[in-house]
Amino acid sequence: MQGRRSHSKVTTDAPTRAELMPLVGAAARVADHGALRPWRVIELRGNTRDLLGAAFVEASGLGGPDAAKLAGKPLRAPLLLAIVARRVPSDKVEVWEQDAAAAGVGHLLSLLLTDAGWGVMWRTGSHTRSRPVRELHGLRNSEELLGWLYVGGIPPGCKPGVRLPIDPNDHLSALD
Ligand SMILES: Cc1cc2nc3c(=O)[nH]c(=O)nc-3n(C[C@H](O)[C@H](O)[C@H](O)COP(=O)(O)O)c2cc1C
Repeated sequence: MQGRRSHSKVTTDAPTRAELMPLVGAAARVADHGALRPWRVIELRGNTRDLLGAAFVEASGLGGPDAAKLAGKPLRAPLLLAIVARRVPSDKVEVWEQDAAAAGVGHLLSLLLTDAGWGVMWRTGSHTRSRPVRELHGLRNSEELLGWLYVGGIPPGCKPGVRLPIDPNDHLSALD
């Protein structure tokens, strides 16, 4: 875990759907109150990434070079995995608990992809929950996007990530 890093630049290689299947299955082992499976994952490859860029532009209202730049954002990786919080009606498990499980799936999937040798970066942006982006993903009223895992090959010669260590004392306290 100490060596984990996100990869903002990746190559055009990407895991196949068959390669993704066991990773999605393993990510489902996340702690999940009531086993509601309150999440789903959507693959975006090829020109569906252009459609996402167009949805960003529509949401932004931008034109000209700024719009072209925004439209190109989803093209930074060959595969985007949309992480969707899929809220299930429940008297016992509140929405925030379900969203915590869905976010856990995003993190686990990111770690599993990293472990399998892929470059991954979880990205969102100000248009993540906009109407055009919702519609493109076919979200139901009960669903919300948590962003996308941008996935691709790790470029040759890529250096290990160097991250400042935290002081665990700042993050771990005890009630006494
Ligand atoms: C829900 C979520 C959304 C994120 N959205 C973005 C984003 O849009 N842009 C960005 O630069 N980093 C975003 N990040 C952070 C990166 O994924 C990454 O963690 C960060 O760049 C630090 O790099 P590291 O993971 O190698 O420490 C997001 C992380 C999470 C969990």
